[in-house]
Amino acid sequence: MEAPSWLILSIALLASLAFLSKIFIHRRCKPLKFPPGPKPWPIIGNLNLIGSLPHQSLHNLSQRYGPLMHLKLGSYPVVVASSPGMAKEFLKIHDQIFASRPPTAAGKYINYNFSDMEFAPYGPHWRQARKIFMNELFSAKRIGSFKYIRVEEMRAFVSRLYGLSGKPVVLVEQLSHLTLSIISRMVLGKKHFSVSGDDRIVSNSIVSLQELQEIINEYFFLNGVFNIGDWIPWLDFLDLQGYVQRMKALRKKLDRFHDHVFDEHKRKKKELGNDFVAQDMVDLLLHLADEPYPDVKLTSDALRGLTLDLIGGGTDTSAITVEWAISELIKQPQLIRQATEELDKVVGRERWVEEEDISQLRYMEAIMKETMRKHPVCVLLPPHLAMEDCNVAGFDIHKGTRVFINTWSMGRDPFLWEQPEEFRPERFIGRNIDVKGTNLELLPFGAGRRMCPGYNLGLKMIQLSLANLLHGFNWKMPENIRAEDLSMEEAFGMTTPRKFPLVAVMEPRLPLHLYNI
Ligand code: HEM
Repeated sequence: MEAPSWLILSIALLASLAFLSKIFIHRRCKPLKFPPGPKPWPIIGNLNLIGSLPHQSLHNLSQRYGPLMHLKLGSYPVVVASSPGMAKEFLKIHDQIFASRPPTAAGKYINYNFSDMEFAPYGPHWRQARKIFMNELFSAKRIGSFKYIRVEEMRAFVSRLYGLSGKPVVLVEQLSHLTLSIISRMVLGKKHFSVSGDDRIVSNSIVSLQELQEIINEYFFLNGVFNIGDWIPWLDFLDLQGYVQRMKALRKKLDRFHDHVFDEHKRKKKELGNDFVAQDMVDLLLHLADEPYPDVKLTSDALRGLTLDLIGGGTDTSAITVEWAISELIKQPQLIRQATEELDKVVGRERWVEEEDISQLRYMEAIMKETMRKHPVCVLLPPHLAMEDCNVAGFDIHKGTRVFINTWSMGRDPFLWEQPEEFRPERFIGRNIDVKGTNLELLPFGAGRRMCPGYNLGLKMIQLSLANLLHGFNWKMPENIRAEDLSMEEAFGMTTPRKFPLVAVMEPRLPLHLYNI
């Protein structure tokens, strides 16, 4: 016999009520517990609390709400970790759950639709990219095989600086020229840019050094911006700040550069046929793209995205760190004296510092760590994304929450560092704190699954250039500026450079024949 429809309807109604009350009772019995944080406004959430230097705004808020803080930025929940203990929760204990990245306009437009590694969501493409970086591009053997490039470019660098001695020099421009030259040769096989006034102009170059530097600066800026459309998606189409338009314009320039580089590499590969041997990282990527059974096919976008990771990751980061180091040292000449005493003892005055000397330069290492503590390149680690609901330190974190780790804040925590505002390399002497993600209080390269894959190369470039700058030159401020007046203001972006580039004057301190190459 068929049940009357009123009976079916009543049963369905009762079942729904039972289901809803179960949720209600469950929620009431076990209410969700979010980390403390400011009350959000409708639509904008807490965006009104984020100033032009977001890491500093978040640091100030964390002083009030604690080392794990919950905010709403636009439409999305955000948590901010500002202590080593909380960083450990996200980067070590629950590493896998937080190993993804949120989608952003920068990932879409200038990082080849998330086909690079840095912006790629956690998944098969990212895993394959990571494997390629760790096993192929950054193996100790591969990095070692490019040592001759670092040596040649370092010599050219000190020689260029010697030519500028006695004059005020914008240091970061020279440092970027050095790092870009090293990375371009390792990744692209040659520099692919021309330098005005340089008689060793690279044949067949497509951009000038200045244009390439401008492209990289714009790339870093746009990757780091707080784009409103990323946080309030229904406003995305308005592009209120004009950033998406700038990203599209930059993408055209990047495409032109990549077309040139890849066409040249493919032509060479075809010409050489079976005799082809990979000479640079783009060669290696092209070779891997031809593998018959890859885990995930390396598309043309992936090749471009990964190449961009290599060029972007390797240039600005090291140049900015060394510029901060010299800015701090020039304010305290006694620290420079201590560093040069060590250099004279270990290296002597008859040659330049080599990579093999680095392990003996303890004070130099301490200067680098102290710079990374006070001026981490990534003041906020690039955002991580929760892929599942998770309980962190007793608090509920929902799937889809964005996670920021505030390394700048940790570097200024008086419970971790005595007088943190002071630049004191000595604090690292005799303390076993490394920068490779073991000690969570110092995280210049991040930690866990998404940790920087290029840290080894980054460390070599920073230590070698810093050591040679101090070994080869005496440093002072230009005549009309006092070191104590040197501004230490920051500019925000994907990396955090000085707001006002350092201008300094150098004089050679080694025998003059060493500067001529
Ligand atoms: C001073 C030098 C460098 C610093 C301070 C630095 C810092 C960082 C940081 C903080 C991260 C993010 C970690 C996280 O999300 O938890 C990162 C990721 C990354 N870095 Fe570096 N880096 C440096 C050099 C390099 C170099 C030389 C390369 C390559 C040539 C590179 C390529 C990358 C890439 C591809 C990622 C993304 C990794 C991923 O999302 O899986 N970096 N880096």
